[in-house]
Amino acid sequence: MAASEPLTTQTLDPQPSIPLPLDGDDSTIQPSYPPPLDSNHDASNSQSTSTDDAVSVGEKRKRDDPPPSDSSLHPLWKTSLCSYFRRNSASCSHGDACRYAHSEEELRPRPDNTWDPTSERAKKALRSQENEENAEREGREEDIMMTEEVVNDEDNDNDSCSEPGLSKCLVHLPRKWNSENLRKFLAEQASRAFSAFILLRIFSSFHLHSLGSTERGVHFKSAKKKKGMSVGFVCFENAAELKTAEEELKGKSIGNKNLKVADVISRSFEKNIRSAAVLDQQTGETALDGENAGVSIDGIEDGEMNEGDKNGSKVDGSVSRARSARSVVTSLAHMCYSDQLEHKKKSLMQILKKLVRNTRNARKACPNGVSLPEWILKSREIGGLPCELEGIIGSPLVNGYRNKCEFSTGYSLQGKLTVGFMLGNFREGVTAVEEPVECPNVSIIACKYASIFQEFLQQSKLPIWNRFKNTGFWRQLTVREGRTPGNVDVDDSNASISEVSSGGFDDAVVTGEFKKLAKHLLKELQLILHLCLSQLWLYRITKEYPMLHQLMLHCANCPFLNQVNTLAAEKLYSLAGDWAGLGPDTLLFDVCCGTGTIGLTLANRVGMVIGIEMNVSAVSDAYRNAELNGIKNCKFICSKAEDVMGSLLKEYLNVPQKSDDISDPSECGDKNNSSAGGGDTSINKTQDPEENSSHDPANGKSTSGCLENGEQEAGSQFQNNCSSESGNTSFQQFKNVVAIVDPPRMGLHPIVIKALRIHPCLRRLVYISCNPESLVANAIELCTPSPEKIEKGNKNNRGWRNMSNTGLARHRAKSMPISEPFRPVKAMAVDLFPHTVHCEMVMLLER
Ligand SMILES: C[S@@+](CC[C@H](N)C(=O)[O-])C[C@H]1O[C@@H](n2cnc3c(N)ncnc32)[C@H](O)[C@@H]1O
Repeated sequence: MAASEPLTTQTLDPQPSIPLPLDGDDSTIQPSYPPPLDSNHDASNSQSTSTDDAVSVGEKRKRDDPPPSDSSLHPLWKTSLCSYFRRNSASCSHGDACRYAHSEEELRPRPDNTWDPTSERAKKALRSQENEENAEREGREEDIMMTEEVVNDEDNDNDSCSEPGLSKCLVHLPRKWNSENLRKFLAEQASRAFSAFILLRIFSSFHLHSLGSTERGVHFKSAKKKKGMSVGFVCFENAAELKTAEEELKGKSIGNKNLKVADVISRSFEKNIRSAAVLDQQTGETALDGENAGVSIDGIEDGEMNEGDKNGSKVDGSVSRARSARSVVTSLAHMCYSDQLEHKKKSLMQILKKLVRNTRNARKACPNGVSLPEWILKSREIGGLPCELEGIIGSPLVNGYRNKCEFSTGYSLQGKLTVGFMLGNFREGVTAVEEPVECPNVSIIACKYASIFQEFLQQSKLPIWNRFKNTGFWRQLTVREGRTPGNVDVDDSNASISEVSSGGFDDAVVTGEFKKLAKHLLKELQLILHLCLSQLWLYRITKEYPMLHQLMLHCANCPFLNQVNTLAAEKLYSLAGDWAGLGPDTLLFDVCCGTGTIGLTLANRVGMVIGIEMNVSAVSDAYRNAELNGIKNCKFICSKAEDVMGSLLKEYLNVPQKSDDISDPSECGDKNNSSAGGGDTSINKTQDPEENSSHDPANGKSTSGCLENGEQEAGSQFQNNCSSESGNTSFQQFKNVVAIVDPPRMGLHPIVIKALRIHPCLRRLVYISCNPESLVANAIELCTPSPEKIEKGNKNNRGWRNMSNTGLARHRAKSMPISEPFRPVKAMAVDLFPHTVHCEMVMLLER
C-alpha cells in the first residue's frame, strides 16, 4: 500500500484522537504528542503510513523492532501512555517493544518536562497547580491592608468607633455597591433575622429567653463602602452588637462570593493627623478625624500581637510576611538570575505552543482542502513550537535597572507616612505603602529620592492623598534617571512630584511648601549623593493637563525614553533591526512607535521610516529626538494605528489591492492607488480604516496629526500635512517594505492586523511584544491560511463577549479576507524586567 493510500481497515492508533481542552479555549484539539518516532509514522494521523502496519480491526500493528537500549532511547520513548493501557483493555501485543508506556510507572517525562496529559501524574500536577493558584488568589484577596482613614467628609463624629476592636471589615462585597447599598444590605439582614425570630417564637415550642428584636440581626453604628472596592467598613456600638452581627453574617454569600468578616486594627496616626489638622485650621478644608483615622485591616488575632502592636504602633508580622513591596513588585527576586531566565523561557514556550494549536484549530474550523502550513507540520520536530525560540537575552543590568519609578504616597502597615510601592490593589482594600529599599529593580538614586521626599512629607503642612476619600495633596513621586546608552552611570536625573488638587488649599501655603520641598531636595541630594538635580517638576494635575509628558532630552544619541530599562531595550531594538532585513531601499513602518526609538535608531539603515503613534507628546518627543540626532528620513503620524494603517500602506505602496484576491506581490509599486480593504465581514464597519481614516490631508479637523521632521513644538496643534507626495515617496523607491510593531499589552487592533495581512507588498513583519499572550493571538490572525471561501461575520452574534483572546483571533481568522498568510520564522526573548514575571519577545514573521 502506498504511503498516501488510505487503509481499508481501521488502524488502531496507540494515540487515538482525544479532544483536549485548550487553555481557556472553547474548542478541542488533537493531541500533538507524541511526534512521530520515525519517518513512517504520524501519531496524530489515524491512518498508518506503513504497509506493514495495516492490520485488521481489533488488532494492533506489530513491530518487530527490539526495544531500544537505553543509550539509543528516542527522546519520546514511553512518554505517552499506550492506548491499550488507557482503555484498560487486553494487553498490548507489542509487549516490551511498544514505544508507549504500559503503566504509570513506566511513563517517562517528555523532553519539556511535562507528563502525558492523560496520565495520573499530569492530572495530579495540574490539580496541585490549580490548588496553589487558588490558594494564592485567595491569599491575595484576604490580605486587606487598608491603612487609610475611611471616614467620609459627610460622616460625623458620631459615626466613628469608640474602640478599634469594634471596627470590622466586610470582604467580597459587590464592587458596584456604595455605602448606601451596604447599609441597606445590613439592615435587610436585621429585618430577616427579626422575621425569623418572630416565626421561631410563634411556631417553636421552646421558649427563647429574653431575646428582643434589637438583639438579633445586624445592627451597626456606621457602615462605609466606596464603589469599585470589594470591601466595606462597619463600626459597631458595643461588643454584643458585634458578636450578633458576626453570627448573622457567618456563611452568608452575595452572588457566588462568600462574605467574610475581617478585623480592623487601628494604627497610631496621631502625629500625621495632627500635622494635617494644623492645615485644616488654616484652610478650613480638610476635616480629618483623629479618632477614627487610619485603620488597617487584617486577619490577625489580638493574641498574636506584641506590646507594640497593641498600641497600634506596630502591625503584626503575618500580613507583612505574606506580602512585601519586594514580593509584590519583584516576585521572582527570590530566584537567582539564571533561574529567572530559565523560568521565563519555559513559560514563553508554553505560550508559543498555543499558536500552533490555535492555528491548527482555526484552519480546521474553516475550509475544506486547505492544507496545514509547513511550519505547523514542522512544529512536531521542535516540541510543538511554531518556530525556534532561539533563546533569552538577559538584561545587561540586573539590579537597579529601572530608569523610571513611580512611587505612591500612603501609610505603611505600621501607620508611618511612606513614599514607596503599594502592597496591592486599592479595590481589594490594600492601600498600605512600603518603602522600595528591598526591591532590587529600583536604583539607589530612586530610593534616595523616595526617602528624601518621605522625610519632607513628615513635616509638610499639606496632607497626602487619601484614596478612599479622594482628597489630599501629595500623591506621587516620579523619578527618572538619564542614562547614556552604553553607560550605566547615572548622568542626569529628574524628579516630578504630583499633587492632585490644589483646590481648597491656600495658595500661599502651597507655594511655601513647594519652595521648602525644592530646597530640601537640593540640599539632601548635594549632601548625600553629590548629584545635581537637573529638573524638578511639580505637577498640578488639572483638567487641562491630565498627564504631562516629561521630556528628558539630555542623553546623547537616541534616548530610549519610553523604556524603563535602557540597556536591555537597546538589545531588544537592535535585534529587531537585525531581523528586519533592512537596506537603503527599505521602507520601514514603525507601528506604535512611541518616542520613535526603533525607527530613529534604524533610520540610517533604511530609505525611510514612517512611525505611527497615538500619543501626541510621544510624537513630539520623537521629532525632537530626530532633530537632536540630525535624522531627516523619518515621519511620524500622530494617530491611532487602526485609523491610518490601511491608508498609509495604500498611499506609500501605491498598489492595487483587492481583498478577496491573493494579490501578486510582484505587482507592488507599479500601479495606481486602488481601494484597499473591503470584503471585510468580521470587523464592524464603523471601525473600517477606510471609513474612519482621519489621515486625510484635506481634513483639517482630523484627530490624527503629522509632524514634519522638526517642524513642531511640543503640545502644539499638528498640521495634518503628512500625505506622501505621490511619485516622490511612492513604492517605486522602496523594494523592501518592513513593519516593526511594538504594541501595548493588549496587542494590535484587529484593523491593523487586517491591514498588514492583506497588503501583499509587506513581506516581513517583526513583532516586538511585551505580552506574548497577545502576540500569539495576533499571530493566529496573521498566520492562519485563508479559507477557500471566507465566512461572513454575524453582527448579531454576541458570543464573542465570552471568548478568550485566542478564541476571538481564531474566529476573526475565519473571516479574514483571502490573503497570503505569514509564517513564524524565529523568536527570541529579551528580558527587560529582571526579578519580575514580565518578559519581552521578538518574533519574525515572513511570507
Ligand atoms: C510598547 S510602547 C512602544 C514603545 C516604542 N517602541 C518606543 O520606543 O517608544 C507602545 C506604544 O503604543 C502606543 N499605542 C497604543 N495604542 C495605540 C494605537 N491604537 N495606535 C497607535 N499607537 C498606540 C502607546 O502610546 C505606546 O507609545
